[in-house]
Amino acid sequence: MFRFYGLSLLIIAIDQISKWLVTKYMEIGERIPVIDSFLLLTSHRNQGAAWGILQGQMLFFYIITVLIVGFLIYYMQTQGKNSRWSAVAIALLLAGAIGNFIDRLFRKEVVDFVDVYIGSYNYPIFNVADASLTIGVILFLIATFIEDKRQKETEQP
Ligand SMILES: CCC[C@@H]1OC(=O)[C@@H](C)C[C@H](C)CCCCC(=O)CCC[C@@H](CC)/C=C/C=C(\COC)CC[C@@H](O)[C@@H](O)C[C@H](O)CNC1=O
Repeated sequence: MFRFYGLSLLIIAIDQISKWLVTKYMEIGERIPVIDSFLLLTSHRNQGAAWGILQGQMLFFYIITVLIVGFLIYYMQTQGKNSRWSAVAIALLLAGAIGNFIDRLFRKEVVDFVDVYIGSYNYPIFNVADASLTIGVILFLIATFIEDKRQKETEQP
């Protein structure tokens, strides 16, 4: 079970190294095309949450993140034991929440750089921590759904 915390640490390391590289080697607003008109590296900062909501509400973000991390660790200790997928989902969510928390603590803003165009729609620029959170949410929903299904099957005679 502790190896899942290792997964979180690995993702946090990747997140922080990628953000460090962006802040060190790119100017804010600088764009580097990776896959033309689909994927670019754009150095961006966000003092809010997804889609830039709640700009500058750092105290709110600290409180919310501590609550989320507390809940996830509790959930890892209880649910994480009996379902590998839940443990992986929690590890991803933990990594994402902590990754952005480190930015909010030391930079007072979050470093974003993954700039994706889906057709003409420009998805909000995000980072490794956001991707980990989003994948973690999806996995968490799937794992919870499968868990419920399995429990119902065992209960029925
Ligand atoms: C991913 C959650 C956002 C992340 O939440 C966090 O840190 C958590 C741990 C703490 C928040 C204060 C609390 C959650 C607020 C809920 C929320 O926001 C609803 C989100 C839904 C979500 C489905 C799960 C959509 C996805 C969006 C985006 C990511 O797409 C991959 C766009 C990211 C860009 O706007 C980028 O500028 C954001 C910047 O990096 C700061 N990131 C955050 O605030």
